[in-house]
Amino acid sequence: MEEKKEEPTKEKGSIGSKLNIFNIFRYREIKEDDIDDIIEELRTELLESDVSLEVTDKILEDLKSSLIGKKVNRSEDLDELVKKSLKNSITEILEKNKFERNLIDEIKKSPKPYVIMFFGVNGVGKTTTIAKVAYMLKKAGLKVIVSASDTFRAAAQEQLAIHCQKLEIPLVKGKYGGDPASVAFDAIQAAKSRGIDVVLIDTAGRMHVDKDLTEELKRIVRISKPNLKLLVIDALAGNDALEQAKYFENVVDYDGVILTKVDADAKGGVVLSLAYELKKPVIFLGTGQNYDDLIPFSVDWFIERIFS
Ligand SMILES: Nc1nc2c(ncn2[C@@H]2O[C@H](COP(=O)(O)OP(=O)(O)OP(=O)(O)O)[C@@H](O)[C@H]2O)c(=O)[nH]1
Repeated sequence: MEEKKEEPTKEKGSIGSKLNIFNIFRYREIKEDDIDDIIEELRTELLESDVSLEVTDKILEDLKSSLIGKKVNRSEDLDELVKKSLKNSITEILEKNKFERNLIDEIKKSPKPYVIMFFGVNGVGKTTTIAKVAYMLKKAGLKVIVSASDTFRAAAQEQLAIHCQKLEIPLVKGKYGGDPASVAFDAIQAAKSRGIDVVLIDTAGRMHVDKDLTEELKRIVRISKPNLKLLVIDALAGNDALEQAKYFENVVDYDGVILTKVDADAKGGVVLSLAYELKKPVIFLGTGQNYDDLIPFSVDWFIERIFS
């Protein structure tokens, strides 16, 4: 027969009951009212940092439900506690949707050529970003060729040509108004015959409504079979950047995002919306107009920026 263990009694005046009373004074349970004001303040801060309304609401609701009913030390500052929890939940969201691949290693291990395709709407900094990526890859000892597959805008090819000349990188151009997929195909063929490691494909700045350009983008993907598809978006575009990201998600299933112009006065909250809503990681950040103004995205960078 099992021996019955005697429960310690908490008689009045016993050490157990004194500890209980002590704990009642030491801890308190968080009530909705206690954190309502802090949550509202954070809502304003997140929205001002360009995190979308939907994502802001979702994150704060999750935060509230994880905190309400929790017993915390009375000496703890609730304001700090809520902010700390928010930082933790943002870190978790970003860590879960991180770009885990090491690009340089991946390129070196892949059969040649490794193809990277860039797209995004006009003026986000696509051409400049391609030049920055080309510079980064060249510095890592890789041979690069660029495909000027924006045959839609003549100036785009000229702009790329200037960058490529400065960086001493070959460029394959097409005829104005010509087939951009065949330019990409030619660049890949040239890379194969010349032992080039990476092909960077520029594409025309597609506007959301432009159906022809959208079909064209799909065709470039079919023909060039990129190893990596990158969407370029502009931190200054605010919530419009998220709309662009959603639109392109339906056209091309891209691997990640390069967020440009973070050196300008924008907090870049779209990073969080992209991770939470689309599960898309930001891979690089554009931090200026020079070739070396491209840095890998880090969760710490984002936390520091949002909470500074
Ligand atoms: N401050 C800053 N400016 C940038 C950055 N990236 C690009 N730019 C500038 O943004 C402007 C537009 O850049 P482009 O590279 O021409 O943009 P694009 O998307 O190729 O434009 P289209 O060819 O019209 O589609 C240029 O003046 C760039 O110098 C960045 O990270 N920071």
